Amino acid sequence: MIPIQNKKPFTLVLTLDEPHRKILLGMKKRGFGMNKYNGFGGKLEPTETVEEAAHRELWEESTISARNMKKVGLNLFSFENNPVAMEVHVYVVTEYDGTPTETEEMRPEWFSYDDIPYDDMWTDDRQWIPIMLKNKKFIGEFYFAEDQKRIISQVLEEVDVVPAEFDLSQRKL
Ligand SMILES: COc1nc(N)nc2c1ncn2[C@H]1C[C@H](O)[C@@H](COP(=O)(O)OP(=O)(O)OP(=O)(O)O)O1
Repeated sequence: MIPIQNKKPFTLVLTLDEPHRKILLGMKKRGFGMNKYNGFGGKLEPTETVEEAAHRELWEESTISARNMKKVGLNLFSFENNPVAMEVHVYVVTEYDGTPTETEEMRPEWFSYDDIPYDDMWTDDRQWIPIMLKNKKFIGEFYFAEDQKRIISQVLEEVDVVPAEFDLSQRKL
């Protein structure tokens, strides 16, 4: 089994324009995942719930305020030579206030569902985003090589209910 001693929670919000089949992504301008398109999200503040953090990060990184938010997935990302995994809680937003605007961390851009820039995204995204776009829920485990590109092993399952957190004792990798 892959050696994981602990995990740290993160949020990730994908905003969809369902009638026009478009997804809002942001080009990350700094930090972890720089120069990749991704949803909007990040770490939790000390007193926040995961969903509160998801709302705050979406606002801080894109200046839009979610009117609805649905939890659709949970991904556990681990990397060679790092015993702390990232537990990423994935949410979908379909209604919001405001206009997506560039911030110091992200440059928002809409993409057609048929033209998602997977080559400029995390390698795992082409696995679970299609499930999400079919309105299904999922749990994934992805173990990355140290180069943070190659996936050494993975498990991805559709589920009826997304658990509140990843139980490390139930890992499949
Ligand atoms: C490894 O694969 C990943 N794929 C995807 N799609 N997203 C990922 C992956 N690993 C991490 N993420 C997401 C989770 C978060 O939304 C961000 C990382 O958060 P960040 O480090 O930017 O957290 P912030 O709190 O915004 O950081 P600052 O303290 O710099 O503001 O990536």
